[in-house]
Amino acid sequence: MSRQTALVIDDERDIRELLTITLGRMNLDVTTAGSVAEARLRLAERKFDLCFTDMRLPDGSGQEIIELVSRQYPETPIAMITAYGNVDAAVVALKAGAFDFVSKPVDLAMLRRLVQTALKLGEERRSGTSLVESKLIGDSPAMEQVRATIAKLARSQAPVYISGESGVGKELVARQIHELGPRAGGAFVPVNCGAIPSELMESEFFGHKKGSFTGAHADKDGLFQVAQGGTLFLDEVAELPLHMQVKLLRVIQEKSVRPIGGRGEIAVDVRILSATHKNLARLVELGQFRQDLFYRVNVIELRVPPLRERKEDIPKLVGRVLERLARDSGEPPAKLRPEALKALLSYNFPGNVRELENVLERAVALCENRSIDIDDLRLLPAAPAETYDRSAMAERTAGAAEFPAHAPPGNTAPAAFNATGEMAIPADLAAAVAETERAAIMKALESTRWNRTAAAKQLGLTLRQLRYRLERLGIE
Ligand SMILES: Nc1ncnc2c1ncn2[C@@H]1O[C@H](COP(=O)(O)OP(=O)(O)OP(=O)(O)O)[C@@H](O)[C@H]1O
Repeated sequence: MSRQTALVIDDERDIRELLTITLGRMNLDVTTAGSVAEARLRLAERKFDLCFTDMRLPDGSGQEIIELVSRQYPETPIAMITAYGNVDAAVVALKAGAFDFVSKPVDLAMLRRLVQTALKLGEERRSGTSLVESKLIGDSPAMEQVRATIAKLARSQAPVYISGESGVGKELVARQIHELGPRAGGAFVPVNCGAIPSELMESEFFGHKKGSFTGAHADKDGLFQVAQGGTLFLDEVAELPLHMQVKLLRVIQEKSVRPIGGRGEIAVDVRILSATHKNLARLVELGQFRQDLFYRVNVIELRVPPLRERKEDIPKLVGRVLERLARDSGEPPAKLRPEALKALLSYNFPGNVRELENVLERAVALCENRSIDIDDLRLLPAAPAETYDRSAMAERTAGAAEFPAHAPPGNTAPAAFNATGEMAIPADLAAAVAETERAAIMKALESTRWNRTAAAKQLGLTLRQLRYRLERLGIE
């Protein structure tokens, strides 16, 4: 078999030589170019399995080359060589279509892993194996669009921020991005950032050495080490406390972690995907999420549309859920009566696909002769459209809790606003805040039919945090 080939584009001779020697040791046949013009010639002469380009070249920019390769040679993965810590350049390159970046001075272990990933990626692109059938159900235009974006993003190593309401399928989308990409052989590690106690976060993410604090009885790998070679999915990323946001930013930029009590840095090769049902940009404005981290995790945003924007998908989803429930129970699948399907099609699903699953599970338990009638669905009466805007709602709750003066008018804060919607100065601030909190919690509980786990998720709280609030507010 002929050797695989790489093109290295850099105007610094030292870098060209270093990469030629290192890649040569990995059994790659290396060609070099010192300018954009020369790179164009080399690319036209033959096909490469992998490219590296510097950003600043004497006759143009590496971005031009990235765009050219992405457009004309889409089977060739291209990585950018950046100056250490130049996050802006890395972001620009990833947006332009680079699959990853290498920081100078080049870390050889990191480079080796990057090359392996890139070569695997190229093979997949040529064989088309990444076009495997998606586990995401639905063929509405909105879902097709999501699927096409997933296929594109799976090929990149860029951090992706997945936005969308609670229960729309953000985690499923993250899994697909992982499974369809070159990291599929590595682990997919989902982390609910809201569920880790703040004081344990550093050890959970970066690991610790035995004896580094009371209770550290043995060395422990952090989530980054567990996800080595794979993907770390930061679910509910908005819940990260500010001190962790700083640490995470450092890890993402430097691609290395330092376990608590550890002496050295450990290089980590992990792709970061993140999600939240909250409006992260708004939280940046409110000072609750660091702008620099937002910029870093949000290199590319993928919005998963709510179920009410893709109602065509409901019949297929219903079919799959009923099949799954039948498999679990060992009984034949239940069937929906036509009126029941009609009711589902005109329902707005504030809790999205998760709510649809819950509705069907309950209906299967309630129905007679495995035939689901409209009454078995127990759908909530239609609520005002505003109720469905979970992100706005969560954000409003967060904003109201921290900055009552900024809370917009609405029925989530009856005590703090007068009839014309103007902010009234509350005579008792604590009581007004408690009232706002109570109203938001009640709304979430009602919309989830008192499913506390689902309500906690909608409110961006852990179950424990919600229980505590219920107790404090005396809600049974
Ligand atoms: N398109 C889909 N096809 C099949 N199942 C789906 C789809 N979208 C969502 N689901 C199912 O809906 C449920 C909720 O999905 P998921 O946990 O991915 O949502 P989420 O957006 O991450 O929710 P949250 O914001 O609450 O964490 C899961 O059981 C998932 O399998």
